[in-house]
Amino acid sequence: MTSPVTSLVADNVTKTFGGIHALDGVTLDARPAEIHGLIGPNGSGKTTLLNLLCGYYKPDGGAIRVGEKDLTGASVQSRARLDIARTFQKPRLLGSLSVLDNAMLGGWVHTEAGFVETLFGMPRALKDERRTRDSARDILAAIGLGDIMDRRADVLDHAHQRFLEIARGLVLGPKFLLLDEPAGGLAEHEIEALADVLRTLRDCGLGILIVEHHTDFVFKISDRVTTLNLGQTLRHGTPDEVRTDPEVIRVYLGA
Ligand SMILES: Nc1ncnc2c1ncn2[C@@H]1O[C@H](COP(=O)(O)OP(=O)(O)OP(=O)(O)O)[C@@H](O)[C@H]1O
Repeated sequence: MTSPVTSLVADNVTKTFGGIHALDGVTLDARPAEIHGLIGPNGSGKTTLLNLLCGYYKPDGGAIRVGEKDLTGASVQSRARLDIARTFQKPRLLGSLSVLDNAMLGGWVHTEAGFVETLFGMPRALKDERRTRDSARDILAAIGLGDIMDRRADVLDHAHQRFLEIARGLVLGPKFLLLDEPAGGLAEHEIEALADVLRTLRDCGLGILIVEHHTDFVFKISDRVTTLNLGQTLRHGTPDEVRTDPEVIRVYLGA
C-alpha cells in the first residue's frame, strides 16, 4: 500500500493467537493532523491492531511502517523514539507517585544522560530532569490538571487518571497518539472536555487513532472511521459513510 510519507501504517497485517485469527489482512493508516476512529464489536481485533502499531505484538504477516520506514520488528522502546505513544483501556499509572512525576515518566525517551550520570545527579542528568519537568508542567496545565500536579495518582478520580495518561503520552512528544477506549467510564461533560483536547492536538498536527465503543463520540470527533468485524475490515470511510452503512448497522450499531 502506498501512503502519505509520514503516516503510521498497518499494511495487510495478520495476527493469530492459537487457532484464533484476531486480525486477518487488515490495512489502516493513521495520518498526521487527523483523528481516526477504530470501532467494531467485542473481539473484532481493535486492541490487537493497536498493539501491533505500538510494537507490543509482532504481526504474523504484513508490515507496520511510518512513511517508508519499516517498523515491523521494532521494539516498543524504539517506536517511542519514533514518536508513537499510547494509552490503555485501564490507565496504568504509578499510584504512589505524584501527577507530575507520572507525567514526567513520558519524558524518558528524550534524556541524554547515561545511567551513571543519572545515579550521581550529574549536570546533564539535572538538565534532562529540568527540561522534562518543565514540559510535563506545561502539558498538565494545558490538559486541565495544572491545579493537582502534586496530588498522588492513586487518589485521582477516573477522569483525571485518563487525562493524566494522555498527558504522559504527550510528554513523549509523539507524532502519533494511540488511545484505547479513552472515553470509557467518563461522564458526558468529561467526554466533551476530552473531545476538545483531542481536537486541539489534531489541529496541532498530531495523528490520533482512537479505539472506542462510544460510537457517538467517535463519529462526532473523527475525520475517518474504520470498522472491524471478526478480524477484518468491514467498512472504512467518513463518519457519515460508516454510520449509514447497512452492514455496519447490521453487525455493530444496531437498527
Ligand atoms: N493475548 C491474547 N491471547 C489469546 N487471544 C487473544 C489475545 N489477545 C486477543 N485475543 C483474541 O483475539 C481476538 C481479538 O481481540 P481484541 O482484544 O483485539 O478485540 P477488541 O476488538 O479489542 O475487543 P474489545 O472491544 O472487547 O476490547 C479475540 O477473539 C480475543 O479473544
